[in-house]
Amino acid sequence: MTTDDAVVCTSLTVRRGRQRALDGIDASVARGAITGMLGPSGSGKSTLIRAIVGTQAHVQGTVTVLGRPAGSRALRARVGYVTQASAVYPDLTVRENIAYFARLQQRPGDIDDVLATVDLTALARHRARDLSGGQLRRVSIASALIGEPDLLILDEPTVGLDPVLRADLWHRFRRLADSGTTMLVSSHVMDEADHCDSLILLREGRLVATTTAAAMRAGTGCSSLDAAFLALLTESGPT
Ligand SMILES: Nc1ncnc2c1ncn2[C@@H]1O[C@H](COP(=O)(O)OP(=O)(O)OP(=O)(O)O)[C@@H](O)[C@H]1O
Repeated sequence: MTTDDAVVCTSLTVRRGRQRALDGIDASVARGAITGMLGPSGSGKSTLIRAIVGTQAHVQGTVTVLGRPAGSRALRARVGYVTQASAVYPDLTVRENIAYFARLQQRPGDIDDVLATVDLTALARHRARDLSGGQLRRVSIASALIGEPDLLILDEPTVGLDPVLRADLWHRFRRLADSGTTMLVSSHVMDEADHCDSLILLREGRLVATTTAAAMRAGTGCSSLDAAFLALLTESGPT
Protein backbone atom coordinates (compact mmCIF):
# COMPACT_ATOMS: atom_id res chain seq x y z
CA MET A 1 0.00 0.00 0.00
CA THR A 2 1.36 3.43 -0.96
CA THR A 3 0.39 7.09 -0.76
CA ASP A 4 -0.88 6.59 -4.32
CA ASP A 5 -3.68 4.47 -2.94
CA ALA A 6 -7.17 5.99 -3.16
CA VAL A 7 -8.58 3.42 -0.73
CA VAL A 8 -6.86 1.47 2.03
CA CYS A 9 -8.73 -1.16 4.07
CA THR A 10 -7.00 -2.56 7.12
CA SER A 11 -8.31 -5.52 9.15
CA LEU A 12 -11.80 -4.79 7.84
CA THR A 13 -14.46 -7.00 9.37
CA VAL A 14 -18.22 -6.57 8.94
CA ARG A 15 -20.78 -8.64 10.84
CA ARG A 16 -24.21 -9.07 9.31
CA GLY A 17 -26.41 -10.99 11.71
CA ARG A 18 -24.43 -13.94 13.07
CA GLN A 19 -22.21 -14.10 10.05
CA ARG A 20 -19.02 -12.24 9.10
CA ALA A 21 -19.82 -10.78 5.69
CA LEU A 22 -16.19 -9.58 5.61
CA ASP A 23 -13.45 -11.11 7.70
CA GLY A 24 -10.17 -9.25 8.23
CA ILE A 25 -9.76 -7.71 4.77
CA ASP A 26 -6.49 -5.90 3.99
CA ALA A 27 -6.70 -4.39 0.50
CA SER A 28 -6.08 -1.18 -1.39
CA VAL A 29 -7.21 0.61 -4.55
CA ALA A 30 -4.54 2.44 -6.60
CA ARG A 31 -5.29 5.97 -7.85
CA GLY A 32 -5.98 6.53 -11.53
CA ALA A 33 -6.37 2.84 -12.33
CA ILE A 34 -9.17 0.28 -12.67
CA THR A 35 -9.38 -2.09 -9.72
CA GLY A 36 -11.71 -5.04 -10.16
CA MET A 37 -13.40 -6.57 -7.13
CA LEU A 38 -14.25 -10.10 -8.14
CA GLY A 39 -15.84 -13.02 -6.38
CA PRO A 40 -18.90 -15.25 -6.47
CA SER A 41 -22.34 -14.13 -5.37
CA GLY A 42 -22.38 -13.60 -1.61
CA SER A 43 -18.58 -13.23 -1.34
CA GLY A 44 -18.92 -9.74 0.19
CA LYS A 45 -18.39 -7.41 -2.78
CA SER A 46 -21.37 -5.12 -2.06
CA THR A 47 -20.57 -5.10 1.66
CA LEU A 48 -16.98 -4.03 0.95
CA ILE A 49 -18.21 -1.33 -1.42
CA ARG A 50 -20.64 0.01 1.21
CA ALA A 51 -17.83 0.04 3.79
CA ILE A 52 -15.75 2.14 1.37
CA VAL A 53 -18.66 4.49 0.63
CA GLY A 54 -19.35 4.74 4.37
CA THR A 55 -22.90 3.39 4.39
CA GLN A 56 -22.24 -0.03 5.96
CA ALA A 57 -23.10 -0.65 9.63
CA HIS A 58 -21.05 -2.79 12.04
CA VAL A 59 -17.67 -2.05 10.46
CA GLN A 60 -14.54 -2.96 12.40
CA GLY A 61 -11.01 -2.09 11.30
CA THR A 62 -10.18 0.99 9.25
CA VAL A 63 -11.17 2.17 5.79
CA THR A 64 -9.38 5.27 4.48
CA VAL A 65 -10.66 6.90 1.30
CA LEU A 66 -8.67 9.68 -0.43
CA GLY A 67 -6.80 10.18 2.85
CA ARG A 68 -9.91 10.48 5.06
CA PRO A 69 -12.01 8.03 7.07
CA ALA A 70 -14.67 6.37 4.87
CA GLY A 71 -17.99 8.21 5.02
CA SER A 72 -16.43 11.59 5.91
CA ARG A 73 -18.54 14.54 4.85
CA ALA A 74 -15.68 15.91 2.74
CA LEU A 75 -15.75 12.74 0.62
CA ARG A 76 -19.35 13.16 -0.53
CA ALA A 77 -18.41 15.34 -3.48
CA ARG A 78 -15.36 13.24 -4.35
CA VAL A 79 -16.78 9.72 -4.42
CA GLY A 80 -19.34 8.56 -7.00
CA TYR A 81 -21.28 5.38 -6.25
CA VAL A 82 -23.46 3.45 -8.69
CA THR A 83 -25.45 0.76 -6.89
CA GLN A 84 -26.87 -2.41 -8.42
CA ALA A 85 -30.36 -0.92 -8.17
CA SER A 86 -31.36 1.62 -10.80
CA ALA A 87 -31.10 5.26 -9.66
CA VAL A 88 -33.09 6.62 -12.60
CA TYR A 89 -36.42 8.48 -12.58
CA PRO A 90 -38.50 6.84 -15.34
CA ASP A 91 -40.75 9.86 -16.02
CA LEU A 92 -37.84 12.24 -16.58
CA THR A 93 -35.80 12.46 -19.78
CA VAL A 94 -32.17 11.37 -19.80
CA ARG A 95 -31.04 15.02 -19.61
CA GLU A 96 -33.52 15.84 -16.82
CA ASN A 97 -32.26 12.86 -14.80
CA ILE A 98 -28.68 14.06 -15.04
CA ALA A 99 -29.69 17.70 -14.44
CA TYR A 100 -31.45 16.59 -11.25
CA PHE A 101 -28.28 14.95 -9.92
CA ALA A 102 -26.25 17.98 -11.06
CA ARG A 103 -28.37 20.21 -8.79
CA LEU A 104 -27.38 18.04 -5.81
CA GLN A 105 -23.70 18.84 -6.46
CA GLN A 106 -21.84 21.94 -5.30
CA ARG A 107 -19.71 22.02 -8.45
CA PRO A 108 -21.39 19.89 -11.10
CA GLY A 109 -19.69 19.03 -14.36
CA ASP A 110 -21.05 19.87 -17.79
CA ILE A 111 -24.17 17.86 -18.68
CA ASP A 112 -23.32 17.69 -22.40
CA ASP A 113 -19.81 16.41 -21.63
CA VAL A 114 -21.20 13.72 -19.36
CA LEU A 115 -23.84 12.70 -21.93
CA ALA A 116 -21.07 12.35 -24.53
CA THR A 117 -18.87 10.34 -22.16
CA VAL A 118 -21.53 7.66 -21.82
CA ASP A 119 -22.76 8.01 -25.43
CA LEU A 120 -26.22 9.28 -24.52
CA THR A 121 -26.22 12.55 -26.48
CA ALA A 122 -28.65 11.23 -29.09
CA LEU A 123 -31.01 9.97 -26.36
CA ALA A 124 -30.92 13.12 -24.19
CA ARG A 125 -34.60 13.96 -24.83
CA HIS A 126 -35.90 10.40 -24.43
CA ARG A 127 -37.82 9.49 -21.30
CA ALA A 128 -35.88 7.03 -19.14
CA ARG A 129 -38.85 4.62 -19.12
CA ASP A 130 -38.35 4.07 -22.87
CA LEU A 131 -34.67 3.06 -22.58
CA SER A 132 -33.09 -0.40 -22.72
CA GLY A 133 -31.33 -1.94 -19.73
CA GLY A 134 -27.89 -1.01 -21.05
CA GLN A 135 -28.96 2.57 -21.75
CA LEU A 136 -30.43 2.88 -18.24
CA ARG A 137 -27.16 1.61 -16.77
CA ARG A 138 -25.37 4.42 -18.62
CA VAL A 139 -27.83 7.01 -17.24
CA SER A 140 -27.00 5.79 -13.70
CA ILE A 141 -23.29 6.08 -14.44
CA ALA A 142 -23.81 9.57 -15.90
CA SER A 143 -25.68 10.62 -12.74
CA ALA A 144 -22.58 9.69 -10.72
CA LEU A 145 -20.17 11.25 -13.22
CA ILE A 146 -21.88 14.65 -13.11
CA GLY A 147 -20.27 15.22 -9.70
CA GLU A 148 -16.83 14.78 -11.34
CA PRO A 149 -15.77 12.26 -8.69
CA ASP A 150 -12.10 11.43 -8.06
CA LEU A 151 -13.19 7.89 -7.18
CA LEU A 152 -16.03 6.15 -9.05
CA ILE A 153 -17.35 2.93 -7.52
CA LEU A 154 -19.60 0.71 -9.64
CA ASP A 155 -21.34 -2.32 -8.12
CA GLU A 156 -21.75 -4.98 -10.83
CA PRO A 157 -22.37 -2.44 -13.63
CA THR A 158 -22.26 -5.04 -16.40
CA VAL A 159 -24.61 -7.63 -14.88
CA GLY A 160 -27.35 -8.65 -17.30
CA LEU A 161 -25.80 -6.85 -20.27
CA ASP A 162 -24.90 -8.56 -23.53
CA PRO A 163 -21.22 -9.02 -24.47
CA VAL A 164 -21.21 -6.05 -26.87
CA LEU A 165 -22.60 -3.65 -24.25
CA ARG A 166 -20.25 -5.04 -21.61
CA ALA A 167 -17.23 -4.46 -23.85
CA ASP A 168 -18.47 -0.94 -24.61
CA LEU A 169 -18.84 -0.10 -20.91
CA TRP A 170 -15.35 -1.42 -20.09
CA HIS A 171 -13.98 0.71 -22.94
CA ARG A 172 -15.62 3.76 -21.32
CA PHE A 173 -14.27 2.81 -17.87
CA ARG A 174 -10.77 2.69 -19.37
CA ARG A 175 -11.18 6.14 -20.85
CA LEU A 176 -12.32 7.49 -17.47
CA ALA A 177 -9.30 5.92 -15.75
CA ASP A 178 -7.01 7.34 -18.42
CA SER A 179 -8.45 10.78 -17.69
CA GLY A 180 -7.53 10.38 -14.01
CA THR A 181 -10.67 8.92 -12.37
CA THR A 182 -9.94 6.07 -9.98
CA MET A 183 -12.30 3.21 -10.80
CA LEU A 184 -13.41 0.41 -8.47
CA VAL A 185 -15.67 -2.04 -10.32
CA SER A 186 -17.22 -5.21 -8.88
CA SER A 187 -18.21 -8.24 -10.91
CA HIS A 188 -18.81 -11.94 -10.46
CA VAL A 189 -17.70 -12.61 -14.05
CA MET A 190 -14.07 -13.65 -13.84
CA ASP A 191 -13.38 -12.83 -17.52
CA GLU A 192 -13.85 -9.15 -16.67
CA ALA A 193 -10.55 -9.32 -14.75
CA ASP A 194 -8.82 -8.79 -18.10
CA HIS A 195 -10.16 -5.21 -18.20
CA CYS A 196 -8.68 -4.33 -14.79
CA ASP A 197 -5.23 -3.10 -13.79
CA SER A 198 -5.41 -4.90 -10.47
CA LEU A 199 -7.77 -7.26 -8.70
CA ILE A 200 -9.22 -7.85 -5.26
CA LEU A 201 -10.46 -11.45 -5.18
CA LEU A 202 -13.01 -12.40 -2.51
CA ARG A 203 -14.61 -15.63 -1.40
CA GLU A 204 -17.07 -15.97 1.51
CA GLY A 205 -16.00 -12.68 3.05
CA ARG A 206 -12.29 -13.44 2.93
CA LEU A 207 -9.56 -12.04 0.72
CA VAL A 208 -8.34 -14.75 -1.65
CA ALA A 209 -5.65 -12.56 -3.26
CA THR A 210 -4.80 -9.09 -4.50
CA THR A 211 -3.36 -9.74 -7.92
CA THR A 212 -3.67 -9.10 -11.67
CA ALA A 213 -5.16 -11.20 -14.48
CA ALA A 214 -1.66 -11.86 -15.86
CA ALA A 215 -0.34 -12.94 -12.47
CA MET A 216 -3.39 -15.19 -11.96
CA ARG A 217 -2.63 -17.00 -15.22
CA ALA A 218 1.13 -17.14 -14.66
CA GLY A 219 0.83 -18.29 -11.05
CA THR A 220 -1.71 -21.04 -11.71
CA GLY A 221 -0.75 -22.11 -15.25
CA CYS A 222 -4.42 -21.73 -16.29
CA SER A 223 -5.30 -19.69 -19.38
CA SER A 224 -8.96 -19.42 -18.37
CA LEU A 225 -9.54 -16.90 -15.58
CA ASP A 226 -12.37 -19.04 -14.16
CA ALA A 227 -9.97 -21.98 -13.87
CA ALA A 228 -7.25 -19.71 -12.43
CA PHE A 229 -9.67 -18.42 -9.77
CA LEU A 230 -10.67 -21.97 -8.81
CA ALA A 231 -6.98 -22.91 -8.57
CA LEU A 232 -6.36 -19.92 -6.29
CA LEU A 233 -9.29 -20.99 -4.10
CA THR A 234 -7.77 -24.44 -3.73
CA GLU A 235 -4.39 -22.90 -2.86
CA SER A 236 -5.93 -20.56 -0.29
CA GLY A 237 -7.54 -23.56 1.45
CA PRO A 238 -10.94 -24.01 3.07
CA THR A 239 -12.67 -21.03 4.65
N1 LIG B 1 -29.17 -7.60 5.17
C1 LIG B 1 -28.37 -8.64 5.43
N2 LIG B 1 -28.37 -9.23 6.65
C2 LIG B 1 -27.56 -10.26 6.93
N3 LIG B 1 -26.67 -10.77 6.05
C3 LIG B 1 -26.64 -10.23 4.83
C4 LIG B 1 -27.47 -9.13 4.45
N4 LIG B 1 -27.18 -8.80 3.16
C5 LIG B 1 -26.22 -9.64 2.76
N5 LIG B 1 -25.88 -10.49 3.75
C6 LIG B 1 -24.86 -11.55 3.70
O1 LIG B 1 -23.58 -10.92 3.60
C7 LIG B 1 -22.73 -11.70 2.75
C8 LIG B 1 -22.12 -10.79 1.69
O2 LIG B 1 -23.16 -10.28 0.86
P1 LIG B 1 -22.84 -9.23 -0.32
O3 LIG B 1 -24.17 -8.75 -0.81
O4 LIG B 1 -21.85 -8.26 0.16
O5 LIG B 1 -22.17 -10.20 -1.39
P2 LIG B 1 -21.90 -9.92 -2.94
O6 LIG B 1 -20.58 -10.55 -3.24
O7 LIG B 1 -22.06 -8.48 -3.24
O8 LIG B 1 -23.06 -10.76 -3.62
P3 LIG B 1 -23.82 -10.49 -5.05
O9 LIG B 1 -22.77 -10.69 -6.12
O10 LIG B 1 -24.86 -11.57 -5.06
O11 LIG B 1 -24.38 -9.11 -5.00
C9 LIG B 1 -23.59 -12.81 2.17
O12 LIG B 1 -23.31 -14.01 2.87
C10 LIG B 1 -25.00 -12.36 2.43
O13 LIG B 1 -25.83 -13.47 2.67
